[in-house]
Amino acid sequence: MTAPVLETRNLSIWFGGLRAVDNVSFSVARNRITTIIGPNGAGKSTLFNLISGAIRPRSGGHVLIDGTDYTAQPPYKMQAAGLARSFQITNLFFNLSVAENLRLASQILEPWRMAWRPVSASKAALTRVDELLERFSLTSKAAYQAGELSHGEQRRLEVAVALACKPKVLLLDEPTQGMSHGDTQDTAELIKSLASDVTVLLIEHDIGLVMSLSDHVIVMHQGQKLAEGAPADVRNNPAVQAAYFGHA
Ligand SMILES: Nc1ncnc2c1ncn2[C@@H]1O[C@H](COP(=O)(O)OP(=O)(O)OP(=O)(O)O)[C@@H](O)[C@H]1O
Repeated sequence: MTAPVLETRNLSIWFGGLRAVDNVSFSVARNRITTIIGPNGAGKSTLFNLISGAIRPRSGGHVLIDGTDYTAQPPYKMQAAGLARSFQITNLFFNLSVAENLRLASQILEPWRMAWRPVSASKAALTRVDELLERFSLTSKAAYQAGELSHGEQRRLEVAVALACKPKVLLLDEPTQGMSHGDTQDTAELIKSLASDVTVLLIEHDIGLVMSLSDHVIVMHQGQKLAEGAPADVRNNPAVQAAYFGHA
């Protein structure tokens, strides 16, 4: 049997007396969209911080990628292992162009021995930039400064930046936050299309979107995993309804 592309085992972090993430174990299936939901403060972003290496699981547990233990490795090692992440807040170089933001992120695809060559010789990176501009419908905005884009376009660019290094697993923290209804629908379609070549682990608050987009849903509550399963099963789970939807 092949190992899941991403797995957490008893992952935990306590801040003083607060169990922000408490013994959380789950597996993420390859090329599927798995979504983490839960009320504010449930521990979702902290879980992402633990998985991506931004904080160490001082209170215990493990993170495995393709069956290999990467617990407590720094973010650059997690990226080398195939993990990429976009953030809840927009995280771009606003005074650089759209293409430059993508090129910087794609530069990692160049062999190290090419590092001394001029930028124009960065063939792998420049090819990747063109692919991403096209796929994310940003070709006409390539020369714009990232700061000039609409909020929806910035969030889309951020996902493209995270994908630049051709990761195995893409962690997206509320990619539709602050978006208009139209932009949210477009982003949902885009995320769906990504799952053909990358595994997506998502944090999302828009329940309609979660239900239509996800193959698998994990529910967090007070730092613990409350439930997981197919979207309809999770929605009909009385414990989830009581904790998250406010009724049983
Ligand atoms: N560095 C930290 N030090 C102390 N407490 C923290 C730290 N980071 C997070 N917390 C606390 O851990 C709990 C979980 O926070 P977290 O941001 O992971 O929740 P969340 O589910 O992502 O919430 P939201 O949906 O509002 O983003 C919260 O009570 C938060 O205040």
